[in-house]
Amino acid sequence: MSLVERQDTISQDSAVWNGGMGSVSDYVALLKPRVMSLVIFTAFVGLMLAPGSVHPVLGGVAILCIAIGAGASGALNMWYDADIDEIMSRTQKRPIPAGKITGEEAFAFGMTLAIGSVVTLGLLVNWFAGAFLAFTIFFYVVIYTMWLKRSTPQNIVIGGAAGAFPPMVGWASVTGSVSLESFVLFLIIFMWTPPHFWALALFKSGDYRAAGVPMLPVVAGETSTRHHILAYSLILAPVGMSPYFLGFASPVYGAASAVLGLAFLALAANVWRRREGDEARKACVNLFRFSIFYLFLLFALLLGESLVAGA
Ligand code: HEM
Ligand SMILES: CC(C)=CCC/C(C)=C/CC/C(C)=C/COP(=O)(O)OP(=O)(O)O
Repeated sequence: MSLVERQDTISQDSAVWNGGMGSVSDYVALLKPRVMSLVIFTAFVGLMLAPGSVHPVLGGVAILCIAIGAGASGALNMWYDADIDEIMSRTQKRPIPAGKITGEEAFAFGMTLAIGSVVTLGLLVNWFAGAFLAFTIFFYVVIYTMWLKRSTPQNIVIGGAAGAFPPMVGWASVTGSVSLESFVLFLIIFMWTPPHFWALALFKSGDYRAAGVPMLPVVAGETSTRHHILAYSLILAPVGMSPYFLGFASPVYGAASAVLGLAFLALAANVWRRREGDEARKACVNLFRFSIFYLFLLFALLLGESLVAGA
């Protein structure tokens, strides 16, 4: 059975016993709100750090459009991935495999929000930012979800760029352009994504194996994945400090990002050391949780400094 036929079957089965539209909370779940909250925060920081100013109402509109665009890409990801989400324990309860929303409904919802957010950002803010948002959605849905995710263990390294673009979109909403500073924000998230994800994938590799998704631990093995996590963390620590090295963050940021980078590295080294049983699992969970805290704090520090400088 082809992928499309398989997704249609899942949708039709679901629609039969569900008997209609999902609830509001099912549609909200399609937006991947928890993951996207940090994405939206990084976009907000990009917008706040950009030179010049934008009317607060337009700034709000830009963030709303980026948030809706991010949610739309989550819904389209769930539409396309319904067949593998049904197999993996972490994703089985999502609205489509749980039979709350059909694949067709999710697709229509995602496309409507994607087009609406891009056109609104283009018309009300600027078309460079609108096109950048469209490209980011395209990158996550088509390049990552439809192509790389099922074809290469480097899927999240290349595909991770999609999650790193939002601060550049926020920045572009103010300036209508890109710059070295906005690229540095991109680079931080780009280097952060592999250890963020592989820490989780290490102890969820059974799920990915069952679903036939070639994530690194499944294809290259756990030892190689641990090496990759350590290598990316070693690069991430100085990249996280680069706003200070490049002169657009203060020594306070420099010191704080150094401490955070070292802590990240220590947790990655712990994942590398502890390879068996519950200790290994705990080391992965600790790194995964800290990765989220790390990115939030780094961007919060940059935001704090820009607010203090602007006061
Ligand atoms: C290709 C890139 C990425 C992959 C493959 C990935 C994968 C994952 C996975 C599988 C989870 C597990 C939990 C869940 O399903 O909610 C997760 C959680 C999370 N991710 Fe990522 N992620 C990526 C990029 C990002 C980016 C760019 C951000 C934010 C800037 C982010 C923020 C988060 C947050 C906040 C959580 C915790 C959600 C919760 O508490 O439920 N992720 N990520
Ligand atoms: C503005 C805009 C369009 C932002 C998009 C940001 C973006 C690409 C975030 C990626 C976050 C994420 C949950 C990836 C996991 O995909 P997955 O399919 O491997 O994870 P899953 O198995 O949990 O579905």
